[in-house]
Parts: sequence; C-alpha cells; structure tokens
Amino acid sequence: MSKVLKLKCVKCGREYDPSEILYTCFDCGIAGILDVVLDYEAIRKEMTPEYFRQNSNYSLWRYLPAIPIDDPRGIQPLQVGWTPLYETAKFARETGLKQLLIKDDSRNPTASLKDRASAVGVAKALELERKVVCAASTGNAASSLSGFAASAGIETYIFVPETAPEAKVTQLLIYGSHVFLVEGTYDQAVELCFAAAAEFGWYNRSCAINPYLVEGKKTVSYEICEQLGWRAPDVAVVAVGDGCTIAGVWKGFKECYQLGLIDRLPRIIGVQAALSNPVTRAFASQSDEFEYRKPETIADSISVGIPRNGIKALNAVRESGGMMVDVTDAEILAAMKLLAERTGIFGEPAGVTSFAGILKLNQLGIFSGGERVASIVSGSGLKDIKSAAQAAGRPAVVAPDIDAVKRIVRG
Ligand SMILES: Cc1ncc(COP(=O)(O)O)c(C=O)c1O
Ligand SMILES: N[C@@H](CCOP(=O)(O)O)C(=O)O
Repeated sequence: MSKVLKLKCVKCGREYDPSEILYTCFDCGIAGILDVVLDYEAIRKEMTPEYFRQNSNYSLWRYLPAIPIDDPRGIQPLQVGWTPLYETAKFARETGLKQLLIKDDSRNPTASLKDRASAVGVAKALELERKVVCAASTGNAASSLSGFAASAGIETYIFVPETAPEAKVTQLLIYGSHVFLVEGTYDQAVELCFAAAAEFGWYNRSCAINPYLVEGKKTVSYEICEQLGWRAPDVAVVAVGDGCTIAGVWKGFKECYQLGLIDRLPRIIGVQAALSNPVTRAFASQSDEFEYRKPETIADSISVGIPRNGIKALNAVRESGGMMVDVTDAEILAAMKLLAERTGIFGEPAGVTSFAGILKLNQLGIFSGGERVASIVSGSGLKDIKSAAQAAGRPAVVAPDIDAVKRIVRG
C-alpha cells in the first residue's frame, strides 16, 4: 500500500489521489505546487524509539517510513544524509548566542543539500519506470541529480544558466549528463526545461514542479532533531531561493512534532540576498504574490526572480512565527570567510547565506541571547572558487628563499 494518502494543492487546497497526478494542481497550474500528505498514524507506529535504537542505517534512508518511496529497489548506494551537526560553543559565545549549531550539508556525495532531494527523486523516477529525468538548476540540484542518475544508470537532461559556476557545470559533465547552458537566467532555464519535459516526456526532478523532492529535503530536520537527542533548536535559519529547502525544513520539523519525536517546534527564519528577495518582499507586504525583479547576487544558487515554491516558503515562515531577512553580497562574503576561518566549514555563497543571516539578526538584536540557533550550510565552497577567492584574498608570492620568507613572517 502507498504511504501517500493524498496530494494537496498549497494554493487552493484541492486534493488528489497520488495515482491521478504527477506534478502541479489542474486548477492552479504552475502556481499550484502540491504537498504530499502521508499516513502519519502508520508512520508513528513504525518509527518508535525502539526503531531508532535498532536502526544502524546512518543516512537519510533511516527515515524511510516517512519518505514516500514504496519500492526501495530504486534507492542508490551513495551515502546521503546524516551529515555532521556541529555545536560551536566558543564561536557561539563570540556572537552572543547560547548555542550556534551548524549542520554541514556540504558533506553529501555531490557536496550539497540537494542530494537529499535527488536521492528521493531518482528512486521515485525508477519506481515510476521513467528512464529519462530532467532538471532546471543553478547547478547544485542538477549536479546532484546527475550523480544519482549516474549511479542508477538513467539518462539526464540538464538546463543551467550559462553563468553557472564552472565546478558545478563540470560536475554535470563528469557524471555524464546532457547539458544545456541556457543563454539567460535561472528563471528562463526553468521555463525551457518545462517545455522540453513536456515535449519529450521526461520526468522532471525540479522542486519547482515535483512534489516529492521536499520529502528528501525534510530529512535534514529529522537529523537535526535526532542528533540533538530528539529536541528541536529554538530557531532554524535557512537560505531561500525557490523556497523548496525551507519548505522541506519546516515540513521535517512539523512531522517530527506530529509523530511525537519532539515536543516543540522551532521558529523558521528565511534569508535571501538583498537583490534577489521576492520572498522577503512578499512576507513584508503580507502578500502571496511575488513581484518579479531581475535577481542580482553573488550567491548564484539563490539567484531567483520567480520563487517556484514561494508559497510553501511563506507558509513555513508564517506558521512557525518566524521572519524573512535579507543580506547583502558583502555580508555573504564576510560570513563565508568568518565561518571558514573560525570553524573550518567552507560553504559556497548560498551555502553560508543562512549564517550571514544569523550574524545580521544578531546585529539587529532579534535574538534574546538565550536561543539555540541552527544554521544549515547547504553547499560546499569548492563549488564556486571564483566567489570564494573574493572573500579569501590573495596569497603571498615568495622566492624559493628562506630570507624572503623571514622578511614576510617577521614583517
Ligand atoms: C547551496 C544552496 N543553498 C540554498 C539553496 C536554496 O534552496 P531553495 O531554492 O530550495 O530555496 C540552494 C538551491 O536552491 C542551494 O543550492
Ligand atoms: N538553486 C537550485 C534550484 C533548483 O533546485 P530544486 O532542488 O529546488 O529543484 C539548484 O541548486 O539548482
């Protein structure tokens, strides 16, 4: 029996039998992203404390009873999830927080949180007997799809903006994907990918349309809670582009609560880049509409004009009593450097945007000082060396001569 009770449109609430529909709501069209509603009574019976005590699978599949994959044969052996959660006590004190937790999701097989979604997306594609999968991406979602598809032996077509960082594009190619560098923005890549998927009948992995991807991303919150001894942090801070990640984070916490695994919920704070901030603007004006402005930010992964999961993102922030905040590119680069040199964790610009948000919120006096704040580093700094170099500065050039070194070291 399927674990999915129904699919529900986040815009109009219309409910669907999961066998009836693949992507978005028939009434609301592309804006009608669907939410997967699971049989929580059945999950609660399965995911008991005993279940966790006996479970030696330390990956996202530890939470399989709560992941809507019915046929486990599509699960790939790549190790995804159960990434480290660092408690940075000394660093937290410097920033005036009770506790700063860093969940390092750059430690996934293709080096971003997107692996959680792609692991589920590829298993779903195989369950549905789809042989070709496509994705629109700024780079991470696609490189992760490419890695999991390579493992599964299925074909992939990828649409990324031509400005995507070289390392991400190289990942796509090395995994053997068919890659289209789109002469345009990520938003245009999304449109093109959707048109191609409709034309060729490919399975679309994009969170922008596929309801099952959130189900992978939500496992980051299950892990945070379990790693804290089944407790939630007080606040979870998440970078927002399309909004699928923050939606997944909130869903994970809500499910842990609903399943009786934790006894209270965190506030969710979303962080956007100042010139790529449609969700912050919608939140500030208490609207569900997203006004398009051409996005401009060094954080390529969250450079989004039309947030495809915007309503889910707003719901996460509103339902949890959280808020949205913006950070500038300069603040993102400063946060990248600070995090790396103080903790050894090296995130790409979007990957450290949540941490930049924490620094900003702290400056604004939003925290009382007593909170346990969790930040998710969602992508590795090695994915975008060009931006990292802007934060890192230049090394000293020296002749192969000890006197030259002495002069530099002794000033
Ligand atoms: C590294 C990184 N951080 C954050 C995000 C934001 O996620 P979302 O677009 O689901 O809001 C993305 C991708 O979108 C990403 O690749
Ligand atoms: N910035 C994202 C956009 C798409 O990711 P998705 O998981 O929300 O589909 C990326 O990494 O490509």
